[in-house]
Amino acid sequence: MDMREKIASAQRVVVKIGSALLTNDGQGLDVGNIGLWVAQIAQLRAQGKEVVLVSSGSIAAGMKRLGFSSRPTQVNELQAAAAVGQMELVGVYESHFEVHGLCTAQILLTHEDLSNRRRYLNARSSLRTLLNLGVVPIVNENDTVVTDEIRFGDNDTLGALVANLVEADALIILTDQKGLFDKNPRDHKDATLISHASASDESLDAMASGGAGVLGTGGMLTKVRAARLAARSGAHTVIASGREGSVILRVANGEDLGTWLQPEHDRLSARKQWLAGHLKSRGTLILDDGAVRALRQSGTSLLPVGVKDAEGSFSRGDMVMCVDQQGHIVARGLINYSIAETLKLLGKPSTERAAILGYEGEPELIHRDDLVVN
Ligand SMILES: Nc1ncnc2c1ncn2[C@@H]1O[C@H](COP(=O)(O)OP(=O)(O)O)[C@@H](O)[C@H]1O
Ligand SMILES: N[C@@H](CCC(=O)OP(=O)(O)O)C(=O)O
Repeated sequence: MDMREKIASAQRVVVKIGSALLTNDGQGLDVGNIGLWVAQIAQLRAQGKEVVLVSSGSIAAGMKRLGFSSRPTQVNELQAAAAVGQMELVGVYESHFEVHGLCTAQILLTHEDLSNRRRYLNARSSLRTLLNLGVVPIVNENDTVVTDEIRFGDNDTLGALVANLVEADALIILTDQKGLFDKNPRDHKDATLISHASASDESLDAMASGGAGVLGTGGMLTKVRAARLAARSGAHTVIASGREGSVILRVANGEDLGTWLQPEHDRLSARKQWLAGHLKSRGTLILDDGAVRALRQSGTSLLPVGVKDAEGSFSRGDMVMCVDQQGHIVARGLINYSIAETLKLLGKPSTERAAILGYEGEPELIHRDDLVVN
C-alpha cells in the first residue's frame, strides 16, 4: 500500500491548528477560516472517520478581548488571557460545528493528565466515549492552571500526545507554511519543501527552527519532534498549510500535500512492541474456552463473563497476561480494573458491573485496543 494511501485509510485522525493560522497577528480569531476547517472536519465525520481537534488560539483570542497589544510575559496575565480566549475559541467552534449537526466537547489537559497512569486512562476513556458518540473533541492545554514546570509548552507536542492517547492513525498539523522546508522560508527564498521523510530522520531538526508567530510557541522544530512522538504509536504525520484550499480533506484522503513524516511501524505493530516490550506483567487472567476463541478469532475486547479466575497484584492500567485453562499464553493487555475489582466481576455479565462496583466503569476488563493476542 502506497504510504499516502495509508493516510487515506486512517480511521482516526488528530488535526492540530496553530495560533499562526487562527489569528490575524493578534487581532483576535480568524472566524472565517475556522468555518472552512470545521466544514472539512464535518465531511471527514460523514466519511466515517473519527476526528479529534487540537486547537491553539485561546491566548491570542484572550489578548484581543483584554486589550493586550503584545503577548503577556507575566504567567498570571497569560493564564487570564487563555481563560478568557478559550471561552471565545470553543464558542466559535461549537456554533460552526452545530451548523453541520455535530456536537463538540472541550477537553483541557495538563502534562500531569497524561503522565499519571490513572489520569491517562481516564482521559483516554473519556475521549474514546466522546468519539463513539460521534462528538468532535476540541483539545487545548489547560493554560489557566499550568505552570512552566508542567506545561506541554506547545500544542504540537500536545497534538502528538493526543495521537498516542487515542491511537490515531494520522496527525495533521496545520500551520502557516506549506510544510517543512530545508530551511526557514521566511529567511531563505531558495528554501525547498520536504515532501516526505521518516519521522525518525534526525537531519530534519537542523532544517527546522522556532516559530515566527508572536503568539505561537511551537515553531517548526516542535512539529518535527511532534511527528517523532506521534510515530511512537504508529501515527503518520502531515505538516501542511492551513490556508491551502480543502487541505484537511485532501490530506486525509491521501493527496500529496505538505510534508509527510512516516512512522517506522504502523499502529498495530507499534502497540504490540509497546505492550510486549515495555510493560512487566502484574497478574494473570484465566480465560474460558469461549473467551479464548473470541480473542483469537474476532479480536474482541475481554469481558468479565469470559474470565474464570485472576491472580496477582495489579491496579487499573497495569499489564496482565491472559492464559487458557491449560496455562498457555493467549494474550497480554492493559486491564481496566484492580485485582480486587476484577475478582468481584469474574464470570458476571457487564450489565451488572455498576451494582457490583458501585460505579459505572468500562464494560470490558481489557479493551481490544489494549490487547495484543499471541
Ligand atoms: N524549515 C522550516 N520550514 C518551514 N517553516 C519554518 C522552518 N523553520 C522555521 N519555520 C518557521 O516556523 C513557523 C511555523 O511555526 P509557528 O509559528 O509556531 O506556527 P503554529 O502557530 O502553526 O504552530 C513558520 O511560519 C516559519 O517561519
Ligand atoms: N494553549 C495555547 C497554545 C499555544 C501554542 O502552542 O501555539 P502554537 O504553537 O501556535 O500551536 C493557546 O491556545 O494559545
